[in-house]
Amino acid sequence: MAVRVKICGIRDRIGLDAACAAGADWIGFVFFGRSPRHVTPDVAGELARGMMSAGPQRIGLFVRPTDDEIRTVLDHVPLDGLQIYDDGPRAAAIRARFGLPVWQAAGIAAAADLPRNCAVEGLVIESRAPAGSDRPGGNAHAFDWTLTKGWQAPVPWLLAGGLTPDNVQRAIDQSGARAVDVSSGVESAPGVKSAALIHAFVQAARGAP
Ligand SMILES: O=C(O)c1ccccc1N[C@@H]1O[C@H](COP(=O)(O)O)[C@@H](O)[C@H]1O
Repeated sequence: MAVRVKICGIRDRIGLDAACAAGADWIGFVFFGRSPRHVTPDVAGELARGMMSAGPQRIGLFVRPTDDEIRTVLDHVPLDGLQIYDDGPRAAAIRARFGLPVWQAAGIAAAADLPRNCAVEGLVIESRAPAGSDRPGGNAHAFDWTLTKGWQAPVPWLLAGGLTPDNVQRAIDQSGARAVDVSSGVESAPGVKSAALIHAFVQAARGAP
């Protein structure tokens, strides 16, 4: 089966239309105020409601959110899943509370960091944030992709962190990932998605020349 692709940090029609046209499997909206990709529930809601039902699934990204924050977003934005930066028990509680599939993000620096069990639907395996960053992801920072090669993943997972059109095929080969997630690597400036880079990334991930 083709490698599946998530384009994260969608904030406008240019990025959304490019991700849909390229055949992305998921798009992500970032509801974290310290991200250059932060989007308001109103804007995300308008974008999400304009999407075709056959298009990518819509994932909402939250960093240590309260239930009220998630509820406010869900009141405005039709989402198909939640990407959560928090610990395992909290991610499982969010899944139970809102009844949506949850992907828990895990920052990896060594093989010992790879989760052995999981109470949610998926994992986003990405590099641990570099020192000095004020956000746990979206840092254009890669980790050693060979760490995941022999890992027995407890649930389906996505590879993320520092992926670009130029390195994504090598990252897939080295990691064994069957799904990838990108934000910075398809932007012309922080928070500004490039239609050409989105197209190139999806093509490269799927093995097209
Ligand atoms: O994109 C962000 O700004 C962001 C902010 C806070 C947490 C996660 C964020 N993005 C996620 O980080 C990874 C990798 O991003 P990048 O390609 O290295 O920029 C990916 O899962 C994004 O969804």
